[in-house]
Amino acid sequence: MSDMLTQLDRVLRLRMEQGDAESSYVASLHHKGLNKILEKVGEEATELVLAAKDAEGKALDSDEHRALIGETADLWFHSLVMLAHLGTDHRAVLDELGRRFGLSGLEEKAARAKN
Ligand SMILES: N=c1c2ncn([C@@H]3O[C@H](COP(=O)(O)OP(=O)(O)OP(=O)(O)O)[C@@H](O)[C@H]3O)c2ncn1[C@@H]1O[C@H](COP(=O)(O)O)[C@@H](O)[C@H]1O
Repeated sequence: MSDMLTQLDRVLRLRMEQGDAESSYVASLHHKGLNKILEKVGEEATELVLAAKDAEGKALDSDEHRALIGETADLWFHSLVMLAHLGTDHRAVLDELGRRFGLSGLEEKAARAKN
């Protein structure tokens, strides 16, 4: 999975640094700025929530599940554009998930409550 993310990040960085807003969607987002990127992230998150509600109880090969995967990809993609715009990438997120791996969410929450 992270190989695909690494390849995609490389393209996203190239588009951000050298892309033409007329011919590249990613370059056009960076050109419009952070607010536009965040608008897209919010829009895609909402679309994902609606798709997940529609997919509940449906077969994995249903149109609703295909839409769910498509919306998840849209959200991940726009989140990667956002991270690139802010000077970071998926590796920082994977590092954070790695740090959390094996640590119960409930235990982590309890530890936070003590501090
Ligand atoms: N993975 C993606 C990807 N996923 C979704 N999208 C685009 O995201 C856009 C937004 O989706 P919407 O459903 O909101 O479409 P829309 O209503 O037309 O969007 P807006 O007018 O609201 O901006 C669509 O134009 C999709 O084509 C993507 N565009 C690009 N990539 C990757 O980024 C690379 C670089 O893309 P370019 O910069 O366009 O060359 C590509 O080779 C791909 O690997």
